[in-house]
Amino acid sequence: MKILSAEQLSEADKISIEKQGITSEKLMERAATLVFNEIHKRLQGAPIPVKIFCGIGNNGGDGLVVARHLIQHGYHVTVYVVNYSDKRSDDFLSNYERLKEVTNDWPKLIKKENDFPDIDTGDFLIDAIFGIGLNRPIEGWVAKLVKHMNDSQAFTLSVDMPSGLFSDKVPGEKAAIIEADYTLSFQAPKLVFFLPETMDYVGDLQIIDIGLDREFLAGLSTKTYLINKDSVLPLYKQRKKNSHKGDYGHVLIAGGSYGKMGSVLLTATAALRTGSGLCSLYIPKCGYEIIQTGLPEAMVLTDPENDMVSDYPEDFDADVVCFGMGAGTDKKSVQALKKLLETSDSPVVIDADGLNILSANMELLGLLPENSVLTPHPGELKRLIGEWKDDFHKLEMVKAFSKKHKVVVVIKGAHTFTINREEIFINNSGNPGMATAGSGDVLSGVITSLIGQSYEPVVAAVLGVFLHGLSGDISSRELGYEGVMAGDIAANIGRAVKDLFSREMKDQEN
Ligand SMILES: NC(=O)C1=CN([C@@H]2O[C@H](COP(=O)(O)OP(=O)(O)OC[C@H]3O[C@@H](n4cnc5c(N)ncnc54)[C@H](OP(=O)(O)O)[C@@H]3O)[C@@H](O)[C@H]2O)[C@@H](O)CC1
Ligand SMILES: Nc1ncnc2c1ncn2[C@@H]1O[C@H](COP(=O)(O)OP(=O)(O)O)[C@@H](O)[C@H]1O
Ligand SMILES: [K+]
Repeated sequence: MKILSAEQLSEADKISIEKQGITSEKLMERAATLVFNEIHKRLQGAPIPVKIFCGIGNNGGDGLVVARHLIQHGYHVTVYVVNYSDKRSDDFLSNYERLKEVTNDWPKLIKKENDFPDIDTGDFLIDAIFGIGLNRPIEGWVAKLVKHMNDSQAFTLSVDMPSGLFSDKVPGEKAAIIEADYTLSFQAPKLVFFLPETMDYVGDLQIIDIGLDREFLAGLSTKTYLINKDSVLPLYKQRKKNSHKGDYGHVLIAGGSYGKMGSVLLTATAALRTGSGLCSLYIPKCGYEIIQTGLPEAMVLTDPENDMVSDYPEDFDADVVCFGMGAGTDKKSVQALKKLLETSDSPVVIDADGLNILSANMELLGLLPENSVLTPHPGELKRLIGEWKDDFHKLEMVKAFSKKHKVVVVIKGAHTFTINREEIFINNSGNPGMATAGSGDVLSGVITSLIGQSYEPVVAAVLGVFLHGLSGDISSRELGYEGVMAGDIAANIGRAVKDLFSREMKDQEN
């Protein structure tokens, strides 16, 4: 799903009005009626006080349309106009007039702090103060109103955007922003909904298709995508009946150290659960029995060292190598990674201490085979590329890094971002139950396995991150967020594949 900028959405808005031969008021009516429908579906006529805060632009106009429909359906509605300026938009004004059709209660004007209404925790608030038209931080009494609404703890639904959030930049510190419980956003998700610094303002997110012109939307170019089920379905490669284990890749997982053998065990388990034909591990001697007992399906090669990897078996013929989990950063392990990079000419996957080794030995970056996949969490990323000013700056830095070194970077987090040169793929599966030791090791195994099964590295990263999140979702449905362990995520990868691609698999059986 494309992520669009405010300019692209405003343009789509104009073009749709022209092509569909409708007025902008009609488009507002359509969009805001869909918002009303969603609210009505949830409230089911409940007699709770609904307080709608409308700005004076088109976001406020949406709020007025929602208000009209709610009043018509018998809800207890109070409309407040947040009168931050006198430049009311035309569609705001016509919907202001139309409120007269359904009520004698004229909206209450808020022009200063004294006009703020009392808000009870049990009220239902609708935030239609600012949408994509916000072009500077909210200040003065309007900022105090935002705080007043947030302090109330009342359930707050934002129309299009939580007021105070910009669609294309991070707000300054202490900016006034509505902390929404739910955001109903029009047509396309906005980048800020997924960034660590701003995602908390959005609450649960629902994108509403308001019927903007499909052809125009399809032609809009963007390099930023939200990855959901529909995006990954076409990526799947079906298994052929006439195939054998040699067709599904031989992966080599190198890493582990004394006390940290579980990490490679998790990675290898995940690789096998993702469908690798063969899985070998290259580990220090101390891990031999652990792995042979813990994962009889895997083959094991040991390093000359007992406690850490110090070397790399250059003659070993694997389709893809993953290096780093539990490896430590000893000088000897630096040599191991160096040798791996010097001898590999196909993409490798580097995680955890592999990344820390790269950060401390930047000259090794030049040895990375083209399209290798790096999977840092934010701490590892900071060591690799340095500090960033804000999340937008971080994305620019990672794009530059990806271009310079010709690699794919997977920034792990609540929404994992996969960056391939200029392109950004934002993952939308997964849950907080995955914030548990070793879940990153599982992800590396999934991505490595997919590369071994001939998926392009960037496709392996995008699909792998989605499958990993889906497996986390399956695990937490069964075990609860607190109960999920990384081993469960590894164990459920097969179920995630099945869940996603069951239709494709059925077609194959018929
Ligand atoms: N695109 C679509 O597909 C559709 C869009 N629709 C809806 O339209 C919404 C966008 O409406 P919009 O353009 O009128 O802007 P909106 O957010 O209401 O702001 C109003 C004005 O506020 C002003 N202003 C800005 N910052 C300020 C500040 N800090 N403090 C004070 N004032 C400030 C600024 O004017 P300025 O003062 O800068 O001249 C701005 O123009 C969109 O989010 C969606 O809800 C749907 O109805 C139909 C389909
Ligand atoms: N709140 C969350 N929502 C979704 N996914 C999460 C969340 N927290 C963590 N994850 C996922 O779990 C994994 C954690 O990886 P990492 O930090 O490397 O852990 P470890 O080093 O213990 O393996 C990442 O893939 C990340 O995207
Ligand atoms: K809003």
